[in-house]
Amino acid sequence: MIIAIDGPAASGKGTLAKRLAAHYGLRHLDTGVIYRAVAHALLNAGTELTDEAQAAEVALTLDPATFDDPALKSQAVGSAASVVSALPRVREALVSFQRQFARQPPGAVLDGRDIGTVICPDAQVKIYVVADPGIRAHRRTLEALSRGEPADEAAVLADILARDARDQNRPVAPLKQAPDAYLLDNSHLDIESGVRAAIDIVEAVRAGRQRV
Ligand SMILES: Nc1ncnc2c1ncn2[C@@H]1O[C@H](COP(=O)(O)OP(=O)(O)O)[C@@H](O)[C@H]1O
Ligand SMILES: Nc1ccn([C@@H]2O[C@H](COP(=O)(O)OP(=O)(O)O)[C@@H](O)[C@H]2O)c(=O)n1
Repeated sequence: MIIAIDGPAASGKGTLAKRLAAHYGLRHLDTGVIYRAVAHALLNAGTELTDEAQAAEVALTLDPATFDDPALKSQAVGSAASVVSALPRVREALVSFQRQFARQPPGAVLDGRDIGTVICPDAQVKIYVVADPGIRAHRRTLEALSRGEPADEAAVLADILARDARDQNRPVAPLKQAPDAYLLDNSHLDIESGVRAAIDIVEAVRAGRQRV
C-alpha cells in the first residue's frame, strides 16, 4: 500500500505520515527533507539558490545519509528549499528516487507537496492535511523553541505564508489537493485525534467505502 500525504507547511503531514507508517508497518519518506538537503548544500557552497544547473547537479548526487542532519530543520533552510524546489530540473532529478522508495515492498507513506498529484498519482490512499495558518505557526514556533532555537511566532507565520504562496503558485508540481485526496483539517485535533482521523480514512478506502 502507498499512502500519499500532502499539505502546506507545518500542517502536521510528517507527524501523521510517521504514525501511519508505524501503524501499517510501512516505510516512511519525508520528501521535504530532500529539498531541504539540496538547499542546505547550495547555501553551504555559497551557490545562488536560483542556479538551476548547479542545483540539479546537487539533487542528482544527493546522499540520503545527510537527510538526518538537524540543520535541515531550520526555518532558513525551509525557505531556501521552497526556492530551489520551484526549479523544474531539481524536481525532475528527484522523481525516480521518490518513486523507487514508494514502490518497494511492503509499500510506504510519503509526505510532501506533490505526492498525490505527481510522484504517486496511483497511491491507494491520498490525504491532504490542512490547519489554520496561525495554528501552524504556533505549533512550529513551539517546535523550534523545544529544540532550543529562538523563534518569533509572527516571523514564523510570515515565513509559512510566503512559502505556501511560493509552493502553490509555481508552474511545476504546485501544492494542491489531488481530486481524489481526502481533506483532513487538524486545526482543532490533537495529535492522537488526527492520527485516528487519518486511520479512519485509510480504513474507509480499504473497505471500499466512500467517506462522508
Ligand atoms: N494535531 C496536532 N496538534 C498539535 N501539534 C501538532 C499536531 N500535529 C502536528 N503537531 C506539531 O506541529 C509541528 C509541525 O508538525 P509536522 O508534522 O512537522 O508538520 P509538517 O510535516 O506538515 O511540516 C510539530 O512540532 C508537531 O509535533
Ligand atoms: N514533495 C515536496 C516536499 C517539499 N517541497 C518543498 O520543500 C519545502 C520544505 O518542505 P517541508 O515539507 O520540509 O516543509 P514543512 O512543511 O515541514 O515546513 C516546501 O516548502 C516545498 O517548497 C516540495 O516542493 N515538494
